[in-house]
Amino acid sequence: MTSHHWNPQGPSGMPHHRYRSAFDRVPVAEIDREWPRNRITQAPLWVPVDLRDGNQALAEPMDPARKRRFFELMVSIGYKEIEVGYPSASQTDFDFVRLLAESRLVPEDVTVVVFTPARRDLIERTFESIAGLDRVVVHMYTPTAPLWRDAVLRAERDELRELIRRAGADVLRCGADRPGIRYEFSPEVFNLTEPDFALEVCNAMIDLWDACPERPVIINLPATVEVATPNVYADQIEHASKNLDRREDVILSVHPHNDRGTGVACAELAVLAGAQRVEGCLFGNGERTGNVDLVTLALNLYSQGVDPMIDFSDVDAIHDTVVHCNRIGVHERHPYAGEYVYTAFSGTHQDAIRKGFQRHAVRAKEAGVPESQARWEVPYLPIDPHDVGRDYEAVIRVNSQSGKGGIAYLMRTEHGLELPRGLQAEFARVVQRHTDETGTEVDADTLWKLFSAAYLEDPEPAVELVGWSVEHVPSGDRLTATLRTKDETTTHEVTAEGAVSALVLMLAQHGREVEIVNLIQQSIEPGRSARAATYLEYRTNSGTAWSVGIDVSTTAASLRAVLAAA
Ligand SMILES: CC(=O)SCCNC(=O)CCNC(=O)[C@H](O)C(C)(C)COP(=O)(O)OP(=O)(O)OC[C@H]1O[C@@H](n2cnc3c(N)ncnc32)[C@H](O)[C@@H]1OP(=O)(O)O
Ligand SMILES: CC(C)C(=O)C(=O)O
Repeated sequence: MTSHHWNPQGPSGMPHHRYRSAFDRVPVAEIDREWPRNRITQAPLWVPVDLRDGNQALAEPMDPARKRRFFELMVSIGYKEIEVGYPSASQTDFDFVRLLAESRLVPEDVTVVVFTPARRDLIERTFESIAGLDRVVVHMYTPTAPLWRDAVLRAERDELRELIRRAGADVLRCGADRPGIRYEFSPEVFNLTEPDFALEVCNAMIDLWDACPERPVIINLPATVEVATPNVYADQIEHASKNLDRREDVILSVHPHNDRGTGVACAELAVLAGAQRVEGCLFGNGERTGNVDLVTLALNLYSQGVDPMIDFSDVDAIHDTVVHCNRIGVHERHPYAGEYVYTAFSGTHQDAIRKGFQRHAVRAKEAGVPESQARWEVPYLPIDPHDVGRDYEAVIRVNSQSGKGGIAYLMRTEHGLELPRGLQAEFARVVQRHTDETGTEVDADTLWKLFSAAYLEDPEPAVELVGWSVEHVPSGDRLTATLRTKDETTTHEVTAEGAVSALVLMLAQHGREVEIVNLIQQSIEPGRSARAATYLEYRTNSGTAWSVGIDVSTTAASLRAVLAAA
């Protein structure tokens, strides 16, 4: 790319010449691609591989208790095909498959998958582990990409073809008298394998394992290491989908990793390109940067109005179990499940969300449906946090980037106060001063302390209302009040149109003028200890200001607000 005056970037000095584009590493077959025009209208078959690919990537692989807990979680939220281990790898993996075989942990509609390399002793051990299990997919893999052939297996194409055929035949022999067994083959690093060779070995397995409607063969095409933009993977998958033999009897599966951070995009485009089955891990655990994240994939579909067929209505519980089992955290910004993903700190986002909630409530009412069933259209929130068990309280939080809208939202949801617009703006300045000084987030308690210091408690009030009573008389309300100042305590009686006006008059007689510009009374929702709030805007030398009174009755709250202004 030539440099332009608007782009002053210079060479980094890093040795980028050491790397080659994916297009120089693998021939990508030319196709008349259809995937860009397709849409995803239903969930693919999801296959979590946490207990195998995820597990093999952990510093401390899961012990039997953690494996079991993870398995039970996956069953409970609706997965129907689950890769449960690499039984020939370790006694723990083997024993876990035995546990499944000997217990009632596998429901009738769930199929387990076991993983094996193409080596006779390990294949036989794998079959030993599944004795007694009714529904099993035996998943065999071999590396097929040129670098792996050369560096790992030290085998030419012909030798490898023969190795795969022999191992495939071993699998068939071991599974021969087991009607509930199906087969899966993965050409490892499919995305760096020459397309003709990948097709050749896959078609050989389709033929050898005799794919048919009763026993379809799973062909799983992994992007073992992600090396190209997702459109390249989509082309590779569409090419395979159009050229695999007995396509009707083949379940085309994908297994993206996330080395370039685009595992989710690869899986989605692969489904557009014809993939019917997706292997991945919950929250994207797995080798290096992880397997594709099944939670994000499913909830991406959900946000488009497509049923993911997996129940994520309590995403936090799922998160906690997965973190417990993997002993790896989930990032705070993780799509749909991270701590902060339903949180807005910035002022304009908070304002929009708050207005969005109000609009949502109105729309639901107009449509005559509960809010939880109404169409979701709230700015900045792709899905309703409630749908995944998150709450609205975490939606808006306050720091120095926040504005009046978010603060007002918290004052309403946390403290029951509906601050008038002018007071919102004034209080926002108080909060802003605090957040600028401390640099920290303001929680609901601190917000309340700031509010009461600014508007409610005056430790040294100029004038205090010690006691009062109101009596309705023909000419209005008669207020009898005892006022205490620094110098004296006196009792007075004034009749006016209402108790507030009477107090204003009484204060004026004591040289304390309060010019009320606006007075707003609010009854606080039941369940809060004080039941009424009065917001009072009054004139000052430099404009107007606000005071607030909160008490058990509207009159008491209003008198307090007047006193605070005085
Ligand atoms: C992309 C993936 O995720 S693949 C899955 C990776 N997962 C794991 O490796 C976890 C479990 N693995 C293990 O426990 C062990 O590696 C075992 C039990 C499978 C094998 O252990 P070992 O016999 O000690 O072999 P080791 O791991 O050192 O090396 C692998 C050997 O298998 C060969 N190999 C690698 N993949 C395959 C395969 N799919 N099919 C056949 N042979 C293979 C390698 O070429 C190497 O052979 P060599 O010893 O002749 O050079
Ligand atoms: C499906 C298998 C071979 C795998 O884990 C991978 O290629 O990443």
